[in-house]
Amino acid sequence: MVHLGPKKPPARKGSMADVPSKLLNEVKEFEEMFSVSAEKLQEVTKHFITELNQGLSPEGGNIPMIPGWVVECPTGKEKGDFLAIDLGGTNLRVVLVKLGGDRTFDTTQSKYKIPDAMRTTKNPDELFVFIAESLKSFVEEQFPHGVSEPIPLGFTFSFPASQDRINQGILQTWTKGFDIPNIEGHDVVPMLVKEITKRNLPIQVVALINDTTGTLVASSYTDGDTKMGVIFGTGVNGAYYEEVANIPKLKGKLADDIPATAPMAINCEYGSFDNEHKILPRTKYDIAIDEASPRPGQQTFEKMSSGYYLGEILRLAILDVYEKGCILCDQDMTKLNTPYIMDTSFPSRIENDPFENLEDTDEILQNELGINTTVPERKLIRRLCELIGLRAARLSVTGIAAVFEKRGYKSGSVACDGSVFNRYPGFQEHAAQALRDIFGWEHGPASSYPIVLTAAEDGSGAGAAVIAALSKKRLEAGKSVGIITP
Ligand SMILES: Nc1ncnc2c1ncn2[C@@H]1O[C@H](COP(=O)(O)OP(=O)(O)OP(=O)(O)O)[C@@H](O)[C@H]1O
Repeated sequence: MVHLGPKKPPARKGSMADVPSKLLNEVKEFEEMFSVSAEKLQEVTKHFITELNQGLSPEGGNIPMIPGWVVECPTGKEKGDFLAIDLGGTNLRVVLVKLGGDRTFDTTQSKYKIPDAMRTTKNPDELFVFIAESLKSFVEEQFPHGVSEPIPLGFTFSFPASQDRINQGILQTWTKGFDIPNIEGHDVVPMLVKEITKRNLPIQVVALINDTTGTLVASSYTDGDTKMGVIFGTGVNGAYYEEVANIPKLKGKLADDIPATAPMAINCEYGSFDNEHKILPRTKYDIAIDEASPRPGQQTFEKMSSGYYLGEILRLAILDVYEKGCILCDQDMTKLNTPYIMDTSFPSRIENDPFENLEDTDEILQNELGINTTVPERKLIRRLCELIGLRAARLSVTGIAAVFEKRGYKSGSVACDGSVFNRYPGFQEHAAQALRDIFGWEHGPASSYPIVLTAAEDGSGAGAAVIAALSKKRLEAGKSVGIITP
C-alpha cells in the first residue's frame, strides 16, 4: 500500500535519562498527585450514580438532571430545512441544516468568535444583539432572495437552563467563565426573540436545546445504537434518554400524551458532580482554581477535567515547581503569572511535540510565554501535560460509566463532541482505557469494547434541527411540549 502525505517524524522515546534527580523527584510527586487508580474510578462512578438519582428526585442534588422536553427518539425520517444556533463557551455557530429524512443531513455553517469581554459584560442585551446580528448576516447570505415562510430555529444554549417546556430556557447559573448580570433566573428565549423581531428576521424560535442533548439526538438520528451524547469541550457534560417513570420530580406534572413509558432526554449538567467534595481526588491546584474562580464550590468535576481549566492547572503546577527554585530560574515570569494565559491547546500542542529534545515545545514556550527552557525542564513540563490530560480523560468517563450502569445498558455508542475529545492527543484512548478499568473488560482495541466512544462533530447543529422538527410537529398537532400549566 502507498501512503501519501508528509513522512511522520520518528517516534519520541521520551527518555528521562538526562533529567536531574531533583526534577525527577518533582515528576514523581506529580505522578502520584495526578494518577487515578481503577478502584478510585469505580468509587467515583458509584457516587456518580447516587448523585444522578438525587438529581432526578423532587428534592434535587448537586447534578441538575434537567428534563430536555424531547419526548421522542428520532426515527431518522425527519425532513426539511432548519436553522440552528449554538452558543458554546467559546464560539457562536450558525447552521443551516437540511434533514434528508433518511438518517442523513447536510449542513452549512458559519462560526463567530464570542469576544472575550462579552463573557463578563455588564450589559445583558449585548450577548443577544451579537447573536441576532450574526443570524442576520448568515440568513442574508444563505437566502439572498428571502424565504417564503419563517424558518424554524433550534437554539442550542450550552449552559444549565431549566425548562418547563421545549421553547423556554431559564438560565440556572453561568458556567465556563461567563458572568453576565440579570440573565440568571430568566428565560433567555424572549431575550433572543426580542432582538430577532427588532431586525425583522424570518425566523421562528421553536426549541431551546442544550448542546449535549443536541449531540444525543443528532446521533440518535443517524445511529439508532446511540445511548449518550457527551461533551468534552470548554465544559464537560452528558445527556441520555431516561424513562419518564424514573423521573420522580416530574410525577403528576405531565399530560397524558407523555406517558410513563415515554423517553425523556435528560441534560445531566454533571460538571457540578461532587460539589460537596466527597469523592474526587482534588490536588492543591484544583483547590486553588476553585478558590480563585468567580464561583467557588461550583462545577467541581468540570474544574478538574474540562478544556477551560486544563491549561490553568498546568500553569499553576509549573509555577509551583518554579517557586521551589527547581526550574525556570532567572526567566521573566510575567506571562506565566497571568491567570488563564494558557488554554488547553498548550498542553495539547506540547503533548503533540514529536521531537526527543521537545523542539516544538521550546518554540511554544519562547514565542507565547517569553520563557527559555532547558531540555530537562521541557521534559518535566511535557510529563505534566501528559498527567493532566490523562487524569482529565480518566475522570471524565465516570459520568458515562454511571449512566450506563444506572440504565442497565451493557453496550452501545456514546457520541462525543468538543475540542478536548477531538484534538487532545491520546484523550480518546485514555478515555476508553478508563472505561475498561471501571468495567473490568479484557484488554483489546478500543473499538472492540462494549461501550464505543465515537466522534460526533457538528452534532449540536443537526441535533437542534431534529429537535426543532420533532417539536414543530408536536406543537402543530396540539400536543404538550412541557409540564401541565394550571
Ligand atoms: N488543540 C486543542 N486541543 C485540546 N483542547 C483545545 C485545543 N484548542 C482549544 N482547546 C480547548 O477547547 C475548548 C473549546 O472547546 P470547543 O471548541 O469544543 O468549544 P465550545 O463549543 O465552546 O465548548 P462547549 O461545548 O463546552 O461549550 C477551550 O476550552 C480550549 O481550551
